[in-house]
Amino acid sequence: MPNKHIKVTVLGAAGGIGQPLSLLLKLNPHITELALYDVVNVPGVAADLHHIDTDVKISCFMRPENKEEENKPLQEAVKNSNFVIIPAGIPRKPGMTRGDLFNINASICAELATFIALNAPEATVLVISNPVNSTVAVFKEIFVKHGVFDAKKLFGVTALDHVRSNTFLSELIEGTLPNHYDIPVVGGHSGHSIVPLFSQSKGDVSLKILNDENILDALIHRVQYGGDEVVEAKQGKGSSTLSMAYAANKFFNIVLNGYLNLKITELASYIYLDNAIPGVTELKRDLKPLLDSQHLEMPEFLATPMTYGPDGVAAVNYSWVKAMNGKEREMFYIATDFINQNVEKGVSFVKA
Ligand SMILES: NC(=O)C1=CN([C@@H]2O[C@H](COP(=O)(O)OP(=O)(O)OC[C@H]3O[C@@H](n4cnc5c(N)ncnc54)[C@H](O)[C@@H]3O)[C@@H](O)[C@H]2O)C=CC1
Ligand SMILES: O=C([O-])CC(=O)C(=O)O
Repeated sequence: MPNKHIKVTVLGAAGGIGQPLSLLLKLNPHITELALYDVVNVPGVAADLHHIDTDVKISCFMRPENKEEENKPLQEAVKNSNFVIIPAGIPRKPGMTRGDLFNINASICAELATFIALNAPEATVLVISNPVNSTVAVFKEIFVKHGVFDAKKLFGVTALDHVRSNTFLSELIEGTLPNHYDIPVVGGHSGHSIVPLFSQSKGDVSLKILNDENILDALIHRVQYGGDEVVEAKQGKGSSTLSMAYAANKFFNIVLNGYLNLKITELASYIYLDNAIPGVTELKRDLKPLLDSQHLEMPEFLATPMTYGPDGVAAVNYSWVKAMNGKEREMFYIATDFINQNVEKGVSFVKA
């Protein structure tokens, strides 16, 4: 077992995702310190987790009433963090889109990004707060402003789309379980920007599904709008929290295993397509003729499968671009248009 000191900070730790995610992190043998920050209710969550007899040390930080002291807890929470995971912000209610969360959540993200830039500029940052397609752009712009942006270390967490794809597909194919599949999902994280590549599964997907347009369309729609299924079932009491905590923990463990040089696993996440990242130039090279044919701009950010290492992203996998079938390419064009608009919203928010 590596004995590196690993500090993980959760911002929004008292929320619907923050609590179960913090529980999963408290069980992680590689973590030394788990810092929990929220603007409300976090002492109770921290006291509760503290009683669990695992070696992870819990520390707790809450924004005080006193304006003069307001910044200190957040500074302390993020200081010296190796990883900061952010499920802070409001969730959807029935009838809302993720875009409707933008104004409130972009302000929260901009504030948190500023504190990270000033107090933990080297940290690897995992953004859960919606709308991910835009909030990650907010983080990037704030980091650039502070001169600390490293594209290899900023991730929008889109793992829930992959988790849902595996689950929903297995339900359609008798005798298979979700862990038989490893569906790559590219694009972004909302509605039509989510592009599950069922034709590129690591576990064989029955041709019966891939060739039956009605079944395949229904499956794709279920993945793209899986979030709505939970929002409606919760009847105004929030969105996915438990499955999201699971997905964030799955993604975090893959990033952590890369960071600790323990194991290389591929999983998609939403990143800024910086040419300095291995595989990005090739990804853009292969995307360009496709996008040009549709008069679409190259997206600045994209969820794409990649591997992770000690410095964050190790390499982007671009083989999926040429392997997309006609239907997947059509979906990708629609996704690109959405993503470009969503990114623009995040960038203009910070610039304004
Ligand atoms: N990336 C993804 O796949 C998913 C993203 N989400 C998003 O995650 C976010 C959180 O969702 P839930 O946990 O269900 O919401 P929630 O409302 O239960 O929890 C959010 C927490 O953030 C805290 N918070 C608010 N302002 C803050 C600030 N300035 N600093 C620190 N903490 C702050 C709140 O006090 C609350 O405890 C939402 O934006 C939701 O849409 C949800 C599911 C999936
Ligand atoms: O649907 C929502 O608002 C929350 C979310 O991102 C998801 O469950 O995929």
